[in-house]
Amino acid sequence: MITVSGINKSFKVAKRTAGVGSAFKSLFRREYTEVAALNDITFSIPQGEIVGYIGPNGAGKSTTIKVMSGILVPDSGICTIMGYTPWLDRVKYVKHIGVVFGQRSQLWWDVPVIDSFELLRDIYDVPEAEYRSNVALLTETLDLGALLGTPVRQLSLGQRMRCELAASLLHSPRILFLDEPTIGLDAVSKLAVREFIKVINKERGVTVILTTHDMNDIEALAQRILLIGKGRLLYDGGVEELRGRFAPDSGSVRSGVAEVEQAPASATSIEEVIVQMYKEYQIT
Ligand SMILES: Nc1ncnc2c1ncn2[C@@H]1O[C@H](COP(=O)(O)OP(=O)(O)OP(=O)(O)O)[C@@H](O)[C@H]1O
Repeated sequence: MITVSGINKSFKVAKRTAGVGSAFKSLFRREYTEVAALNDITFSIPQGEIVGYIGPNGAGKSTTIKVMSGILVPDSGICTIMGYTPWLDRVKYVKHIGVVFGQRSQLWWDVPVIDSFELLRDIYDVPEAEYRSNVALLTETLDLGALLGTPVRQLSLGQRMRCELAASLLHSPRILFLDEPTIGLDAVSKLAVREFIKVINKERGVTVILTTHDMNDIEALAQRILLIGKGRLLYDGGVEELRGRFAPDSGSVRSGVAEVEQAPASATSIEEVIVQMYKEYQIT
């Protein structure tokens, strides 16, 4: 369903040094450096899987999601999702995907949530019956009843995130990209969002690609983990396998994906395992 092969993406960033003199100089002669955000990223994801995409700050997670959702064009490589190349077939492709960026809103700030939903219905050309049944289901499962008439700017972060999730699913997408969907949420909202992701995956077969720094999200949801560090994909495998391989008290370092020796994982938290993994790959 999703094939990503040899994707590379660099950003050109203006070099800046501190001081008024150098700011003045840069007015006349700008120097640039290249940041390699993605380096030969390759993986595939079958339909119906929930994949946790993890890595430290600046690793390349959001850049990958942006490429996969058609927002960014890579420098090279192939990405085929449901038969589409996201950045080339954007208009047709976006009807099949939902995207939530935890730090950005797809809702209109000053209007009631339901008005944003109706705008999205028109943008995605969702048939009326499908729209109504989706709004009813999403309102019930995400407990949006009291929020629909409220302007987005008056919502708390957790309330807004629940509305963002609903907004991303109004057109019944087959794939959901979630970039830090639980950022800043309280414990109750986190549980609600996690539960909801599980339900739409199970009942509607929606494929979910989830980036997060909250390892409890990963433990609760992901069947598989992709680890990215400094733009490179370093690990692709199951959560339990990861625990076995990177448990901090396991003694030896097992860096190769091919090695399968299992260490006693005992009660090591997933957080500790991830920290150990970052250390061993030297990506923090
Ligand atoms: N528009 C941009 N212009 C220049 N550099 C960028 C741009 N977007 C991302 N980068 C750089 O690309 C690299 C990867 O960034 P990205 O946002 O994908 O990381 P991330 O893994 O999502 O990080 P975080 O966990 O902090 O959100 C970083 O070095 C970042 O500074």
